[in-house]
Amino acid sequence: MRSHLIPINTLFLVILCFSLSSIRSPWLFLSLLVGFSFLLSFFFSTWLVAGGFAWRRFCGNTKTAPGPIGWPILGCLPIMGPLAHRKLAGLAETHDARRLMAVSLGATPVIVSSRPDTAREILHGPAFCDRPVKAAARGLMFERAIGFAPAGDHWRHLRHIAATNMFSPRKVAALEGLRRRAADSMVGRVWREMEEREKVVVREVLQEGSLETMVKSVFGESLGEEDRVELVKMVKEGYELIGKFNLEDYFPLMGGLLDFYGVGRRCNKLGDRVRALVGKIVEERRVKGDYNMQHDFLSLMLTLPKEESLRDSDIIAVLWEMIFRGADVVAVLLEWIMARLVLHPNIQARIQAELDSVIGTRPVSDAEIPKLRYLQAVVKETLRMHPPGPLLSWARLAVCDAHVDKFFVPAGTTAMVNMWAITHDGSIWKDPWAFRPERFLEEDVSIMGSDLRLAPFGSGRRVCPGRVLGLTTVHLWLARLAQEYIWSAGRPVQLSERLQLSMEMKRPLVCRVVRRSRTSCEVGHDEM
Ligand code: HEM
Repeated sequence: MRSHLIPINTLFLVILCFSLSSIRSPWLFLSLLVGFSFLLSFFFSTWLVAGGFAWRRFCGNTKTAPGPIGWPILGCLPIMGPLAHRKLAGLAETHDARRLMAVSLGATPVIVSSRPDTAREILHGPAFCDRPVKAAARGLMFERAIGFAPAGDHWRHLRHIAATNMFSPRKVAALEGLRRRAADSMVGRVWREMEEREKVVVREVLQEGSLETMVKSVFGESLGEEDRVELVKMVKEGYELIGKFNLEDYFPLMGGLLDFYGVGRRCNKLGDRVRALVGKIVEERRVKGDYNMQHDFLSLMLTLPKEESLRDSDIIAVLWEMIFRGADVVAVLLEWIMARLVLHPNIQARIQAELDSVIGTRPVSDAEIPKLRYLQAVVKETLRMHPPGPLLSWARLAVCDAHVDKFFVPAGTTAMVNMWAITHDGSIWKDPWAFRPERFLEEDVSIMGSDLRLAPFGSGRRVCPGRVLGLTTVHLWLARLAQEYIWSAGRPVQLSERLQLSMEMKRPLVCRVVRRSRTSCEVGHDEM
């Protein structure tokens, strides 16, 4: 890469000579020439290195990954936009750097893996167990919750509590009634929308169903209406803020000076409101003390054995994170699945035929999902084509110097896995651009993190702890929505993407439905 310096420097020197030729004094001319060429060499040698500006200190003595030079100072930031996963995949292709690519995002050195084996090195590597914390995440208290806590004792303790108390198969099963009532409620709302507006904006139905269910899973069904409404409002505001671009995240040494849109400030304010409201709910529940026999996360937290118990501020952070993280991603994934059902009526009909033959007219239950092989294949194929976290949602951070694929990775580097690039790689998947759920009937690929060809929930020690809950919910709700209605497009379906907190459909899905046949379940419309 440094070989580029010579021709480019020469070119600039020639241009300089022309512009300086108007100067009459030869000594002044010479000293200006030397000065300028020194400055230019310095400028270019800090920029024209593989990976760009942020990699300038590491090139030369060590072997670093190939990658684009990008812009001076800003690196590849200006070209990222809302389709960063696609941009990064394109750059990796151009620079023959799919195994590992070095990129600069502002002053932050970044590596990106677009191959399963280097992805495994990152996701399972002890050096990459932390996460880079963005200003918004800090303001919203996520640093004390599971997602962004540094990989020390506190984080391990939280993961243990989550695994044994919130996401164990027994606890997930205990919340089935809640999920089923939410499904009834969504089925009812879909019909009402059809009657009143002659169309269904699927995202509105799914987001509300998912958010309400998560709030009730976390705080129980006895939560007051006023608190519930306020919480939902705050979650929505948080989604808006966390998806905003904040220059400060890429120039950490500049502190809050670069927060032009006030994202950090607004997150801090929202964080204060969350602390006040959730703190009040925790305190009220403690005073009431009616948490025995309840399965909501708050009751579980308050009944932890003394040696495992958490401070109130940590309980608040964890509960808030669960609602925030759990609700969005389930709704996003289901919207993509429904879009696929509308675009491929034959696939929709096959799911419905399977439901009819395996379940009949009863509303489906969690226990019956393993029998629905085709429905599960459709969910997997959607996760492959439209992974909600195409860059695995939250990146990893190198806590010490490390090597990936024999390339040097300095401490402080942000490490990303481009799962979208892996799941669209023609050397890994046959016909990667075709939506073909049958591929998962032909080969059973695990999506839980052991097979890095398709790991939409991540892998390694920081793998998604909510993956069983998330998948159980998606399977159940998809089955109910497909049991009840035949779905068709209310306006042309566009599969364009937008990467916010998750990768969602850029243009919300609008459908029309007709009832398939009355099932034996009477839908309880107002139960939620
Ligand atoms: C379809 C559903 C879901 C998808 C696709 C998904 C995806 C992901 C991904 C890609 C990661 C990063 C993993 C890594 O770095 O290796 C993650 C982490 C996480 N997810 Fe999920 N997730 C889903 C559902 C949920 C649910 C329902 C919850 C909670 C209620 C949840 C809570 C979390 C948390 C707390 C982390 C951070 C784990 C850590 O850093 O230790 N997720 N998720």
